[in-house]
Amino acid sequence: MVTVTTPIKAESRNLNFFYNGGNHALKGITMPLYDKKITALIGPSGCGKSTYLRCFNRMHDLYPGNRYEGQIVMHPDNTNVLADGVDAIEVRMRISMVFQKPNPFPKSIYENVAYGLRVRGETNKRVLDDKVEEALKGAALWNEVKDRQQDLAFNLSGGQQQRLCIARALATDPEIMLFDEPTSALDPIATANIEELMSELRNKLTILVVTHNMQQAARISDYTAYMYLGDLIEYGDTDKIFTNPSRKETEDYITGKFG
Ligand SMILES: Nc1ncnc2c1ncn2[C@@H]1O[C@H](COP(=O)(O)OP(=O)(O)OP(=O)(O)O)[C@@H](O)[C@H]1O
Repeated sequence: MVTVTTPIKAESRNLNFFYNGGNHALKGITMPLYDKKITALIGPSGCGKSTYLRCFNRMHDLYPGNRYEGQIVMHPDNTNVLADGVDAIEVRMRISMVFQKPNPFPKSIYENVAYGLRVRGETNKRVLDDKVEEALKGAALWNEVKDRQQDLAFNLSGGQQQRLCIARALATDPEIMLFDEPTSALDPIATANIEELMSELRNKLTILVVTHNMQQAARISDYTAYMYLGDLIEYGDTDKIFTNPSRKETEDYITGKFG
């Protein structure tokens, strides 16, 4: 019998994180992100889910005094994204992020999507047009906006704005996409659209998603990590975590005994 193993796209190795002033928010987290799979981070408020996610694209660099220890290694090139000398801007092109609240720039739909490409130095209109179209299609928004690309992004609905943010993140061809509670500000229909889109994106990239919604984690993810007070308590196949977790703490959380 041939066993096919899924390659690892990235992994944190003994990752610790300290907020300015010393708050030890992540405690030695070692965890893989499998290639073209969705990994969900769950756990009660304040357990470190967003902190972990934000390490991947060096968001914490934007505030002085924060400190990482350990590594986040991307494969196959073995780049430690936290290493000195690694350009955080380039990391954010490879590992892009979608936030909880849709946060389009005060620009046109077109310019929102073209933004990262322009930062990269792309000036050729033909290339920009093609890439914008491809990203809008990838975010399942093209049909709704193809005739109004010069409209202000703020004129879109909340769900459309979130798909625009996904298109903006897709435009630079990232290898990993981080989603921080991407549907918590959306209605159920927009939520279903984003979940479907995430399932489709899995065909081309690796996803790490923070969610408070355990049904959502169970619906969309392949792997689930349960965190508590900065520790990784349990990590495994989503089916196993939700039906037969190994740790009592995980079971208590997913059955709603606390949190
Ligand atoms: N900017 C900050 N400065 C100092 N401490 C912070 C900062 N942001 C978060 N923390 C602390 O780090 C810990 C982890 O917070 P984090 O936001 O990562 O948790 P979370 O699991 O994502 O929570 P939530 O589900 O509420 O978003 C908490 O103790 C929190 O108070």
